[in-house]
Amino acid sequence: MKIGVIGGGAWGTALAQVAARGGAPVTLWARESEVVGAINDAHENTRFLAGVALSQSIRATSALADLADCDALLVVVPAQHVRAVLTETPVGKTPLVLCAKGIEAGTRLLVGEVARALHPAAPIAVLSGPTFAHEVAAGLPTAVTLACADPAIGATLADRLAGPNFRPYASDDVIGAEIGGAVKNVLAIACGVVEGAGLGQNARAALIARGFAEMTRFGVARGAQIETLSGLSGLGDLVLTCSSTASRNFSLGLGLGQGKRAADLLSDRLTVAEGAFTAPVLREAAAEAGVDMPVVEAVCALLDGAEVQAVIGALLARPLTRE
Ligand SMILES: NC(=O)C1=CN([C@@H]2O[C@H](COP(=O)(O)OP(=O)(O)OC[C@H]3O[C@@H](n4cnc5c(N)ncnc54)[C@H](O)[C@@H]3O)[C@@H](O)[C@H]2O)C=CC1
Ligand SMILES: O=C(CO)COP(=O)(O)O
Repeated sequence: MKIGVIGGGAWGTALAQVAARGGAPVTLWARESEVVGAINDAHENTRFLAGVALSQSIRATSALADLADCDALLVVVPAQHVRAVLTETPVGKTPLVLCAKGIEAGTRLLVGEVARALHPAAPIAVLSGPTFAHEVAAGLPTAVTLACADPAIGATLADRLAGPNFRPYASDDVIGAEIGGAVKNVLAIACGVVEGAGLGQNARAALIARGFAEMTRFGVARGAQIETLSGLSGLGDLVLTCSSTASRNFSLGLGLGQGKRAADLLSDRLTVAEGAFTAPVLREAAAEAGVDMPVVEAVCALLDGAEVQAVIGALLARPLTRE
């Protein structure tokens, strides 16, 4: 089974490395010509995943047409670019595995829904979970949710990607797997704020638990299964990204909590902090679904430039309620 990877950022490169285990051929499409050159010439993605010696069986390309002979395509460009890139990709009936975490601005569609609308004949799967790219690329033990409505296709993909230190767990809940990854990025920003503002470990734990309640309310309203939200792609990823400065979303929140301006923190980023794009779309989607998401609203306010203490004060001043 020949795997194609669309997206040469840190995560696309790490997943290409996973798929290339044992010398299996992998084609990796990258947008930047210097990334394509560095991978083909030096077997390293010096821009997005420096220091990792990549398998020689990964061949990088700047031409989406080169993915035409692949048996499955992993889609790993940031969520806001999935539509543009998939529009240009030869897909047909090839299974698409969505690995980006976010909701499309404007349409409020999850990336799997974008893919399904563009390529209705392609089976859709979602790979999501607690997966820092640098750890996966280093071969450290990692488990993910691999969700696909068709169990046979899901099992084939899981078998192809699994390795001694990379364990996909099967699910048929594509929506649930997507919602966990999209929402946790916004909550990770909130946890970074707590750290940056020096609010303590109690506050962070409370935020993880109350944030998870928001994720669950929203997920259930959109048809997700609670078991998925409390699994690897939901709670698992929430715990990871709410606890570590290795998370770009947590780091963004850390800066906000220290009083830096969102515009300044975002302006010179080379890498993506998806939560900053997802937050306003999630706020709209939650309002549309009639779901209360106060932590998400607080993150939106901070991204819009509100003052940290005022936002935290307003969160804590909400009327007392039942858990
Ligand atoms: N880095 C990680 O540890 C993980 C990332 N993800 C998700 O994977 C997705 C990709 O993130 P990373 O690989 O980390 O990216 P990255 O932050 O390492 O690199 C940025 C990526 O964005 C791409 N890009 C920028 N502008 C673009 C455009 N106009 N059109 C298409 N692509 C464009 C760049 O080519 C590059 O591939 C995100 O949704 C992220 O949430 C998921 C799990 C782990
Ligand atoms: O999704 C991730 C880990 O599962 C990566 O998190 P960040 O995008 O916040 O770095």
